[in-house]
Amino acid sequence: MNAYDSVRPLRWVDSRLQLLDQRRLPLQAEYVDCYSALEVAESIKEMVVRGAPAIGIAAAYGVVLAAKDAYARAGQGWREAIADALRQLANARPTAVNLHWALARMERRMATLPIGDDPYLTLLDEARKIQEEDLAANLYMGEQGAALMHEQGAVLTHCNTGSLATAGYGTALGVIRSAYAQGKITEVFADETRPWLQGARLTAWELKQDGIPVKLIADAAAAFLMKQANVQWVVVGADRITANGDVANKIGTYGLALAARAHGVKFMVVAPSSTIDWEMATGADIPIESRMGDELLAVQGQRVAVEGVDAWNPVFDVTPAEYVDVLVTERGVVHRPSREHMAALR
Ligand SMILES: CSC[C@@H](O)[C@@H](O)C(=O)COP(=O)(O)O
Repeated sequence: MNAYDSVRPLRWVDSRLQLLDQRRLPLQAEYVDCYSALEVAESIKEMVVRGAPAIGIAAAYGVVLAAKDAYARAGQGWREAIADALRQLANARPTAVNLHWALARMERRMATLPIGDDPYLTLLDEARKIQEEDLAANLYMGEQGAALMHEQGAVLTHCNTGSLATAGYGTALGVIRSAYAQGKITEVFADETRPWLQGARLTAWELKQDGIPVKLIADAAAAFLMKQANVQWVVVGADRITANGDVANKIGTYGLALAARAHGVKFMVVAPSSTIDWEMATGADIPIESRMGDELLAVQGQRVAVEGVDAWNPVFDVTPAEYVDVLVTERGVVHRPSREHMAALR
């Protein structure tokens, strides 16, 4: 079995979507069943499934469930009957554009269906394609990103961009997997990624499963690490990249980019083209999700700040394109992205 076969965040089994419950990892590996689009939307909101590409894939299967239900209820009128479910999926989380990309692709497929046809098998086929193409893109980006690493050294990554966040293998973590297999990486440092701890709970778990040595650091240690250690690259994923190359990703990414530039460490963003929002000119317009303050005020359900203290909890930030040394996509690699350079990826 290949390493990237070992973890699957989503699987379609007997007319339902099963999601590996990422809220419980790494202590428990349990799948949650989704029988309806509403259950998929809730699972995205509650972060049972997370990571931009995985959210998109989940939404695509959500459309399959919605169409099945709409056809059972309304027959030929299923296109109208599905509208509410599509809205619920679209509103599940605001920042990752992959969600909207996947819904738009499913709607385009819906439009090709003759009136009156049962949409189920056609839409299931499209959702499966989205999932398969994402895995293929990751494997390819892994090779492309690894090829950019010319010197042996350590890498630092943020959040979780691995199999759990995608159809498999991962984006930034895919590059790390490929580069490690080629002997280019001496050490992987993973930010714990407060407050949800994607790094501590998910990235460390994935790398451990692959036998790739990983050292966890507090987010606050990143700049000092860059000063002290032989870190060659910071490698991260993205939730939305605008037409000028600005990058929204997990909160803390912007600070990493600033620190990397100050210390001569190169900054790589790895994302499939489904993460690029060509309609949005710059990162200033990206909707940034704010989550409940409780995520900060408590750790694993245990309150750490005194009652009455409030919190500000934006869960993404935007890194201006000028701090990105290289963007790796399945459509190609862009150095120092700008509106002009990005056009090569369209
Ligand atoms: C390949 S995943 C890329 C991004 O989605 C990832 O870095 C990230 O920020 C995920 O945020 P999350 O809030 O866990 O969904």
